[in-house]
Amino acid sequence: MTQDELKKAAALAALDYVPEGAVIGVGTGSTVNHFIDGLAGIRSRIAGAVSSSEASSARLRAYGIPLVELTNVDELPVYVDGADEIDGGFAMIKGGGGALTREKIVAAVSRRFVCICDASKKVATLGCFPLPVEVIPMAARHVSRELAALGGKPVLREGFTTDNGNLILDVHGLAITDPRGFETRVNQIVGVVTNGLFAHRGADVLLLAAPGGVERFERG
Ligand SMILES: O=C(CO)[C@H](O)[C@H](O)COP(=O)(O)O
Repeated sequence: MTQDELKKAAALAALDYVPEGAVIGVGTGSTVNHFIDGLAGIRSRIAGAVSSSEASSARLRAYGIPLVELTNVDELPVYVDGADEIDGGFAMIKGGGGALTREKIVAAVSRRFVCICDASKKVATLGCFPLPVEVIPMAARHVSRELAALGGKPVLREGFTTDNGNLILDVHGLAITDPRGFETRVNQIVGVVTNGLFAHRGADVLLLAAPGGVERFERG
């Protein structure tokens, strides 16, 4: 199976977690695109979706799935999204697609985070995938220096602006042994909007697709 076929298998398994009549949270990325394609087949069963990016909104809209503003919702029963890496404690690095801030906001109001991944995303220690950090443009040099002082090698994502009008620094060379602590530390740098560590609000369910099938893991 190709990596994309594995992503699709994980994504379709997440349809089991979509409650009847609910508004659900929808993430961003190539794995989530498969989920949205699957959701289209059951769209009459849901009330709508809160989207985490302009790209996902466009795909949902194309299928006629009603988009709901997060400002009109207090809580979502479930949020389905991919990850760039996930560790054994259900902490993740996200933001490869640059949607980390809206993803973190939608995840924060969701009761259950269902993470959909192919098996290559499962790691022992987070950080092989460069950690995305969204920054206010005027703070980019300052934040870069601070991240370098923490031991990382920040690289500006050239030619990329987030849906919020900000920049992304991708931080290479990290081995994140304390994901919660590092998430907090990076958030304390002035000028950082969000970082791509989802440790304080990690996944609740992991659907991990390997050639032998989709394994389901639940946080205890
Ligand atoms: O965090 C994300 C986007 O900001 C994605 O979930 C993450 O990058 C995984 O993407 P893909 O499903 O394309 O592998």
